[in-house]
Amino acid sequence: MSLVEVRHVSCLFHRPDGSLLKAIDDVSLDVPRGRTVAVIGESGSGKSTLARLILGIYKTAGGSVRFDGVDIATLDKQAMRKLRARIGVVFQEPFESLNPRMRIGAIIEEPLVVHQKTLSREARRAKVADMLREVDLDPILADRYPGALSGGQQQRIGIARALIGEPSLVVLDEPTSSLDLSVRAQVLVLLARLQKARGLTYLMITHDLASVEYFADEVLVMYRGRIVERGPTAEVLGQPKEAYTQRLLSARLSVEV
Ligand SMILES: Nc1ncnc2c1ncn2[C@@H]1O[C@H](COP(=O)(O)OP(=O)(O)OP(=O)(O)O)[C@@H](O)[C@H]1O
Repeated sequence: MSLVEVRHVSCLFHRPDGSLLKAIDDVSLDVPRGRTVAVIGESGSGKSTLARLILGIYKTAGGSVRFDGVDIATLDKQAMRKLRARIGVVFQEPFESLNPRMRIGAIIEEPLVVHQKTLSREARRAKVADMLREVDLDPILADRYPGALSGGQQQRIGIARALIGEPSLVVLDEPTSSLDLSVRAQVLVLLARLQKARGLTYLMITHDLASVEYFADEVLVMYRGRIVERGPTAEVLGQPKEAYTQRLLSARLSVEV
């Protein structure tokens, strides 16, 4: 059984004119334990909506999302909160997702304050220091504010906060798009190392095909709310079958040349 099993899921939004937009249309996918599944597709294809359905933020208009065998639609508020503790999220814009008025230690500690209420303050502090070391940052940074850090360091803080509660699944929402190329590579290497060390399962949403190539096991290509192609990374990126995937990949080539 995969950690995440999405079956025939759809999601509808009301357009301002009153008509309905099918942002996700009959999507099924598996995210196997310990693996990385990437979702690619142009802007507006439904990647973030799909992630929000898996996180239980949006309700499905049909179909089911199972996490570790449990249909998340059957969970009450408390059970849902417990489940959310098992999912970490790394956001695209590290700075925007880090409260500039909070010290770094408090930012990383927050999920423990919410989900592990029995932990003492000292135990939380020790965990934060360990976590900072694990993302290659000096524990002394716990007393500083995020504004003083570089983009790459801020993203490491975002990763530390996502992992401190020891989640099973980590949703990586464009984790490297706002970073310079050299920093991007370092963050990808870090994410790969953490995955191996902690046995993490990654669902990665991205425009950055280099990061997909680097560590996704499987790629799903979304177009207008549907998955139009899927398969092992080397196959989808190397010999794309669908015209849409071919266009998506050739758009990247023309930008890189
Ligand atoms: N809360 C919402 N209310 C109404 N429409 C929405 C909402 N969220 C997303 N949409 C619409 O659903 C479609 C899919 O959007 P989504 O953000 O999932 O795409 P995406 O592939 O993640 O795009 P991007 O790469 O730009 O983040 C779009 O047409 C978008 O305008």
